Amino acid sequence: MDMFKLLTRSSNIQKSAPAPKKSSSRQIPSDGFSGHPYQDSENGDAFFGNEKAKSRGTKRKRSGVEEKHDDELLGQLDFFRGGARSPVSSEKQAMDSEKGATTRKLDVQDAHITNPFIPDLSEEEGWRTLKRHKLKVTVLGDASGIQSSHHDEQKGTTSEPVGKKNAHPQISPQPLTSFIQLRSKYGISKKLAGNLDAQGYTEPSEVQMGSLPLLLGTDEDRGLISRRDKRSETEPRADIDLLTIAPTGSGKTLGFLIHVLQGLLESRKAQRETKADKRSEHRVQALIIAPTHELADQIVNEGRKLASGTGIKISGLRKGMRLHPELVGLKHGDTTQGVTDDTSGGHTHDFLVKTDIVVSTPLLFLHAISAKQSGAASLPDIRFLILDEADVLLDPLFREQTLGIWTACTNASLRTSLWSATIGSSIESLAQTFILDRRRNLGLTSSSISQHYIVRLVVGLKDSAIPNVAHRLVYAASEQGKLLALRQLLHPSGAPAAAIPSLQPPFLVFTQTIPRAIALHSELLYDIPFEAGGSSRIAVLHSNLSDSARANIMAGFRKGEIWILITTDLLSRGVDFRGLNGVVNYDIPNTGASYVHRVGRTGRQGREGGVAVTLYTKEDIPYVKNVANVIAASERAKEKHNVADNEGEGMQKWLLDALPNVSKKTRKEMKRKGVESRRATTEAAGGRGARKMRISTKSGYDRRLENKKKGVVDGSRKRLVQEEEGSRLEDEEWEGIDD
Ligand SMILES: Nc1ncnc2c1ncn2[C@@H]1O[C@H](COP(=O)(O)OP(=O)(O)OP(=O)(O)O)[C@@H](O)[C@H]1O
Repeated sequence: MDMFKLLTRSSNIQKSAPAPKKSSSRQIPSDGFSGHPYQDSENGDAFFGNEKAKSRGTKRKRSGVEEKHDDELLGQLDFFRGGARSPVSSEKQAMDSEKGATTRKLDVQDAHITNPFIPDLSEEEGWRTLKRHKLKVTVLGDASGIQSSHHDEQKGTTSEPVGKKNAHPQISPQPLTSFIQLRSKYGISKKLAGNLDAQGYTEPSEVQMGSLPLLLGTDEDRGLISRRDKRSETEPRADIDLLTIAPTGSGKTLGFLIHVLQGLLESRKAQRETKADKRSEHRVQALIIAPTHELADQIVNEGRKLASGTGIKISGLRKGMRLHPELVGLKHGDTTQGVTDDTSGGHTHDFLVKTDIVVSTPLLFLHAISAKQSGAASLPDIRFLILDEADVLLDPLFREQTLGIWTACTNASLRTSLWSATIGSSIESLAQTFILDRRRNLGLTSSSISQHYIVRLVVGLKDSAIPNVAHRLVYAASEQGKLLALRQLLHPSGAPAAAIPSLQPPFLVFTQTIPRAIALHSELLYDIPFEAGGSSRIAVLHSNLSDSARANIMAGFRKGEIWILITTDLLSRGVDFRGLNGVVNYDIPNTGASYVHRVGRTGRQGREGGVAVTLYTKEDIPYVKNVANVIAASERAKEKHNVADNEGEGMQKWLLDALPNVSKKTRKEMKRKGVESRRATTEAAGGRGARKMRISTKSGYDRRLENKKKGVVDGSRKRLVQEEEGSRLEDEEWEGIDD
């Protein structure tokens, strides 16, 4: 596997690209780059410490040599670019990907010649493999018809409990142990298999090991029927709606993309075989909903790489775009013909061109299909609905929109799958109820078409933070304390503070609100030395920025041009920055789940070395136990995994015991609004509390300049007063000490 490919989400590395030299390992700081990117760790000088004059000179007269010096530095600090390649245009990347896919496709075929068949695991081995990888598959809701084999964990044997009905039986799908099986056992398209290989994916991750057999396999492979009850080929497979709960960075995206792409390729093949109307090609048949544009863009990008050369098109919706009713088979109310409303509000809209898969946020999608017609919209062509970060999509903020879209998907054989690192029990039962109600409303009974099951796959410890990240909960007392602590992270060679761990850029900084993110950005704007790129190295990203500004900042951060990105929970979900060294929760997250997702931006795919620093103040104490509990659970998992803890890292027991429990009511309020006083600073500015929580909106540099000026003015004023006082005393006659 080409590790460099795995470290660059959006760059395609050609096979022919020169292998990275050993000495270039510093290109990715967490790959052993022990120094600070702009500070000499030993003497605390700027990275260019001894070169200061030289680099200043560079600015004045940009000689070739000095320019090279700059470029070398940039090369070293290009965290996300990876390998020896420089960033290229997206078209070129797409072309390279096509080429790469074609060359590597042969390798995949070769692999099948030399290793055409990987035998299935026996039922016992299957159970053991699932257990070893901490995969638990359960049938929720109505599990009638499941001839569940029951695994006796103590004895390690499988028996079939006669006459004993388990409400939620655990099943044992045949684990996917190699991607080769995708082709040899599940018959995925050659092109898709080739693209997977070209992207450097060889071994399935745990979530893929469990989910792909459930999504692609026969009922036997899925463990829904015993191997002994082999069904005839013509019998339809059971329909499965899948809930997958797997850690952050575990590869869920690939899991659902492979399933959708293969599903569409199969139906296209069937259409061609039956010589169905060609016009039905490139109708939207799959819908992937994600909570943010950033995540949607990332899914489109990954999807395009996997779909390259297959003829399947995947597109992201943009603001103001419409989906032509014909493209989605859209109908409104009783209207049998989809009617275009391309001038709503006096605006003309861009229509999305032919595509098979649409990726969108819920609101954009609803806008894209909205029309003047009254009556509920229906999208009978959609056969795959993916809810990525499903718990957010079903949270009150997006719930109505998401359920609206889901209701509109009226196809009888719609496959829905929900994916997240955290799906709480209330969201799980909401989804379960909705799935059953929807089927009832559409008149679908399990026997009317085929058997239907709701299956839940849990990977690892449910709703917990990944164990390969070092968690630090740091008490900073006040807002000023937090600012100091953050500056310690930016300038680790300054006055030492034992509690502050070392964290090298690139990292993300999360705040509670947009105004706080903006204010913190202004405060830190000049904290990175000019010689190391200055203010261009630090940026702020939030939902009030335009789409293009957001995309540019994301691209800058991925390329390593931006080192510190201040943001809100907008970036806490799903986005994959492979070289990220850590996360700073400048403001504590509103919920335990939010903590899991924020810190999950680092340590992805089991990468070691990620650090999560959470700063808290006196005002946060009533709420911080939420976070402390998640950290404690992750530490316990670490102990189980025998992962060594560094000194000072983690959650001390005394602190966990000392922190007040958070009541259900407070937890609810906190989830809705965050720390109230922190909101007050922005919404109803004023008051002592508000001042205490304020982040100065002036940059530290400007304030220091101002303070300096003020100091000079005050100083000269003082001197003047002293001089006047002195001359007055000189003028006055000595009168001796009063009795
Ligand atoms: N089988 C695999 N082998 C190696 N790397 C993989 C594999 N599958 C996925 N990855 C890589 O793992 C990283 C994380 O994947 P992905 O973004 O899908 O995680 P996720 O589970 O969706 O995380 P989150 O919950 O944060 O959204 C990506 O960079 C992806 O390319």
